[in-house]
Amino acid sequence: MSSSLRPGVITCKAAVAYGAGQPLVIEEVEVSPPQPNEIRIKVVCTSLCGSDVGAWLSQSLFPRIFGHEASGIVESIGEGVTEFKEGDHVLTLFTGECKRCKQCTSDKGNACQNLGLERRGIMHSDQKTRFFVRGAPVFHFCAVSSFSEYTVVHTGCAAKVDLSAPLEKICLLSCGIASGLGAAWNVADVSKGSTVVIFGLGAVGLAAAQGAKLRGASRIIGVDINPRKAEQAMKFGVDEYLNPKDLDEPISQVIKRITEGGADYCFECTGDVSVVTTALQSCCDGWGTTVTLGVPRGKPEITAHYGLLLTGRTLKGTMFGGWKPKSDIPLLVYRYLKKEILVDEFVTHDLQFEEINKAFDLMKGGECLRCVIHMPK
Ligand SMILES: NC(=O)c1ccc[n+]([C@@H]2O[C@H](COP(=O)([O-])OP(=O)(O)OC[C@H]3O[C@@H](n4cnc5c(N)ncnc54)[C@H](O)[C@@H]3O)[C@@H](O)[C@H]2O)c1
Ligand SMILES: [Zn+2]
Ligand SMILES: [Zn+2]
Repeated sequence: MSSSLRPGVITCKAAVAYGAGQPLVIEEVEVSPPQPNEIRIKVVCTSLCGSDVGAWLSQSLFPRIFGHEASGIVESIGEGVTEFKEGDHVLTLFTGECKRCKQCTSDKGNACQNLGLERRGIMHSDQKTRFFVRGAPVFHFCAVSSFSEYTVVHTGCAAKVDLSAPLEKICLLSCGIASGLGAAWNVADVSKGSTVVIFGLGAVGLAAAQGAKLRGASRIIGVDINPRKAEQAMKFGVDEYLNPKDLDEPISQVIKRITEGGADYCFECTGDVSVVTTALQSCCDGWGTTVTLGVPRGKPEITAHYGLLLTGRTLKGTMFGGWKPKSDIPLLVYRYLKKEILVDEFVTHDLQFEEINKAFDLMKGGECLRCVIHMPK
């Protein structure tokens, strides 16, 4: 890091994406000081989520700094900030919590109307960016952009966490694992003795499996087209593995047969929209519930026979597993510290920041669950 001529600006390294699917370029970037109600964070660790890979492959907003699953230390605070101070440990939040809007004040949802998912690559407060390369603005990702040594976030998009929690592990609670656990607990509300099917055995799907297991599900079937995902799935509560490619009949028919009419709960954690319909078909009549989490990379439309709903099934979608991000995530960190939930086990690779493109290759190739990227000290 070095200081620049403009007051408060930091010059540091960031991994900049210049085009869909193109390797990131590690560049010197200027990071503006935090504006009112913002904080600047020194990123310590950032893991690579399926959503970073999906957006990098399919979106068109460039140049851009991706990364949204991260832990860090507050470096400086903007005007009016009282709840954070320099040195606080934080997790970034890709969807924030203002604590004032209709969503934040209801216990029914978490889609904050002021600090919700930011798709335009800018900050919520002034629709500008805080990153510049050679004087030109660089877009943010989900108002987090953690593939940078320093980043600026709104105070509503960061959660203060216990200083004793290992930042190189809990970064995973900033998106993927929390989303999967919350899908099972808050959204599906999985009941004891139920049968569950997880489509997609990445970190999100396996966190949903872990959540279902902790709720006492008696049978958890994991489905993935990548056979390498089968073995580690058992650690997180998956009892049986099915690969649709190995079957002579549609996977939903197989599931209906082996579960005597369909599962109680299905979780779609693939990002392949056609799997939403398959999951709905794999649920039982009457009360079968499908929760979809995947972020589509192609046309975001599903088709399903409405008879699937008339027979009593429910289809739900969720962002961040229904958690109130700022309020609930510190409690999840606490549950991890008490060893109530697995987090370390999801980390299959640790890489240095300079190796960030390798992390993308590993995720793209289906070779890892979570790759933790360690920023320079
Ligand atoms: N809703 C949310 O809040 C939220 C949060 C985090 C991630 N996500 C999304 O959830 C999805 C999973 O994220 P992840 O980080 O675990 O990604 P991942 O890439 O590690 O895992 C996805 C898994 O799905 C499998 N898969 C792909 N197509 C399939 C198909 N047709 N049938 C069966 N399996 C298939 C892949 O082999 C892979 O194992 C992504 O779409 C991601 O963008 C959503
Ligand atoms: Zn709000
Ligand atoms: Zn994510």
